[in-house]
Amino acid sequence: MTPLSGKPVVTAAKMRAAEEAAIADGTSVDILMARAGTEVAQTIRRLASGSEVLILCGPGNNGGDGYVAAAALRAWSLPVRVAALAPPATDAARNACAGWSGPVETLAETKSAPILVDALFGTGLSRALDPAIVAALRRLNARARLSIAVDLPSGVDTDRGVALGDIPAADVTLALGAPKPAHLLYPAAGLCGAIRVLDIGVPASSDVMVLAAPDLPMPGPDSHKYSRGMVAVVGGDMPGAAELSAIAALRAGAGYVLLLAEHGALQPHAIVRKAFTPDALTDKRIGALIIGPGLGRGDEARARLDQALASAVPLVIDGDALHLLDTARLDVVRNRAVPVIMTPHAGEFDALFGKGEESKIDRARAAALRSGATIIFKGADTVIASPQGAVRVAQSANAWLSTAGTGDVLAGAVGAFLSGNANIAFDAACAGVWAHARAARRLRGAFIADDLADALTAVRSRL
Ligand SMILES: NC(=O)C1=CN([C@@H]2O[C@H](COP(=O)(O)OP(=O)(O)OC[C@H]3O[C@@H](n4cnc5c(N)ncnc54)[C@H](O)[C@@H]3O)[C@@H](O)[C@H]2O)[C@H](O)CC1
Ligand SMILES: [K+]
Repeated sequence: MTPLSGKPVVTAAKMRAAEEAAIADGTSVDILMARAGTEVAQTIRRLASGSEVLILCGPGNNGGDGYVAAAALRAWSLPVRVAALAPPATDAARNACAGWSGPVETLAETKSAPILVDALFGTGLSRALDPAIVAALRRLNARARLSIAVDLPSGVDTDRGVALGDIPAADVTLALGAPKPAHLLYPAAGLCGAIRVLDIGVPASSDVMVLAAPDLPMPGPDSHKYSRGMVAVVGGDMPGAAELSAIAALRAGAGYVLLLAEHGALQPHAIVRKAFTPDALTDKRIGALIIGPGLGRGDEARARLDQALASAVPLVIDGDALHLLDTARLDVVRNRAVPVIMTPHAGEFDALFGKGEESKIDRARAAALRSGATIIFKGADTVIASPQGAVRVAQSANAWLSTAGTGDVLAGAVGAFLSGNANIAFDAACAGVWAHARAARRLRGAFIADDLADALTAVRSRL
């Protein structure tokens, strides 16, 4: 279980709106800043265990939090120094600075300390950092034993999750009130280190949330193989990929898996194998059909995709099938009466929906709206978006997932959950991503996709 899971993901504008609502309710900015700074100081105290702390304060309210934290640490008789980039420029930051009774050094001249606290910029960053600031940050960061960012590492774009400059990575980032997109989306997420969310008493809500553990039904005495969910996998040119999806669907708990392929392995025996015929797709017991892994991109693949699209079965469209989705087929997807889940990685996503400068969250949401399908936009920061506008962002699972076949396994897991409950394709997509990530975490390093599929058994038994 991760501390971020289930929390709302809040943009800079949403966070400001939440802050303004709190202010309208009678809590002043100064009170909010006092809470934020005190929470930050308490965390620093625990992490620093008596070592000297250097707090870098910027001109805005992020810097204000830094002054409050410095004053609190000093009041607790802990060694702390402050270096400022510029004088405080907001009323709240000025008040906070007035509460700091020690000297204020300059960023350019300050000496390093074992604990570095970056309170230069938070959600108010509006442009790339000056190279001199980046150089100073890098120098102090390199000499610190531990570097802690207040709200965000200075220089990351809150909403898009990109770094505006070659800024150093923090070891710990203290997200104030709620995680922001930059805490989850790469490359910014890779600059945050470990993330802790500090409660500052500002309730924030969002239709974007950090992916949390699904609540899945367990088989009961009435369960049988079809009630558990029947998954069909359409095979094609590369039998191994469809096999992996089929095994993953079984391991994720589907009751019956039918592999519609002409060639392939004989094991596991639990998979039912038949040659593909369009007739096979009319079996009303099929709860989900997976098409794409190893399908190929030729005429036969196209024909199979068109038959799948024309069927009345909920679909998981992955791999090669995503490459075959042209405008006309996307129209068919949009007009289907039964759900479609698509699982593009970045290259496939760009080819389907175009490149864009917006955040991965916004792009996934727009693609789901446009296509009428649930989108699993894969990566270290997988984003799941429903056509109704709900979004979940998965935390990075395990970089060893970057190996052949892991996408086929994801498609299989998603298919299993979709076959169990096709009414809520979004939930099935979320459960599949969660289970896949858990399996990867269990395996730690240098695993292969077959191991990942097998590991779903242990993961599913705990969900
Ligand atoms: N949201 C809340 O409930 C609370 C947030 N707190 C903290 O406040 C910051 C956000 O504060 P804000 O003043 O809006 O922005 P910043 O401090 O991040 O920076 C704004 C400041 O910096 C200037 N600026 C922006 N970009 C650059 C740049 N590249 N180079 C130089 N200067 C730049 C800009 O003009 C402003 O002057 C949030 O992250 C929290 O830490 C509250 O303290 C508590 C409640
Ligand atoms: K910061």
